[in-house]
Amino acid sequence: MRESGSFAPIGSTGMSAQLLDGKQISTEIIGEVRSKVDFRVANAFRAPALAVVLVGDDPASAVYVRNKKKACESAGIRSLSYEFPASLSEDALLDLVRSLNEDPAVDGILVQLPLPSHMNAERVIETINPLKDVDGFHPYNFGRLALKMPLLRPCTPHGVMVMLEKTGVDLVGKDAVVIGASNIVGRPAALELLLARATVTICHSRTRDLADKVRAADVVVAGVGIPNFVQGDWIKPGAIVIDVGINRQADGKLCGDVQFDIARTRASWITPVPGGVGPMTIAMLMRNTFDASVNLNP
Ligand SMILES: Nc1nc(=O)c2c([nH]1)NC[C@@H]1CN(c3ccc(C(=O)N[C@@H](CCC(=O)O)C(=O)O)cc3)C=[N+]21
Repeated sequence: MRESGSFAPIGSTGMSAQLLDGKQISTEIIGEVRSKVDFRVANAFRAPALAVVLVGDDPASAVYVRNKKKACESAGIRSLSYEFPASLSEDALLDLVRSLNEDPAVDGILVQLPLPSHMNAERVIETINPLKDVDGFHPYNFGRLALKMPLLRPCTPHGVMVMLEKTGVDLVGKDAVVIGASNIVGRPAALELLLARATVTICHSRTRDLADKVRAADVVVAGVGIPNFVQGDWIKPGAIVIDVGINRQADGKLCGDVQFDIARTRASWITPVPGGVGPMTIAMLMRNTFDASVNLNP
């Protein structure tokens, strides 16, 4: 019998969601990429090479760049880094991108976002050779995903889909709600879910009755960048919750967009932050870099 004072919180199902361990899944995937790289290298191909371009000193970008370099080492991918002060001109950046496009020793090009405000990010992305666009941000790759013929898929939404696969739950006909309509998370995540034949609702800052839409969802993907934006008691019992937010709190700790402690008492599966979608993004980047190297050097 329960002792007094230990009752489950109101609204709790008495259950606790299973955790989707992005760190572990990403380690497995990076190991798979490593085996494929080793096989190609054993067959006289050079190792895949990823060029990472960082302009300015966004602290979040610096963490990402560091984690990417570590992942490249584990995957057997050569990583080339280009770092510039925020004062770099857009023309100089475009010239670098064009020279990386031409360089036969480079398979993947990643220009870290956000770029300084004096630059036009769309123009920079459109200058990247779509076959080297390992972020999947070029309109060519985005369009291919929209047309059900994906080539290089945006890493974060692709990582979300791999995590959803790990649940073993069939997404066909499920009601999925994506919160956030950004070019790098919400929109491509919605296209991925549609490709998996879910029924998709995309919510954004002008959406009315967001809580009701979330309450109806079998799958919730949150990418808004605001801590606790998705209240735990909105989650339908048994739903799958994927938290794409990575927010740094005043105490330096990371948290997602979802009120995790309550959501986990209702969800069937949930991703933690950190250790959820973030590491998956990096694993998918390694996969894209390998795939780009195969496409370019068949
Ligand atoms: N062109 C471009 N492509 C990107 O994919 C891109 C970008 N620009 N700019 C910045 C954002 C951010 N981003 C992250 C990816 C992984 C983690 C990650 O691995 N996070 C770990 C730990 C982070 C930590 O310890 O601080 C985690 O969530 O567990 C974080 C952030 C990719 N981005």
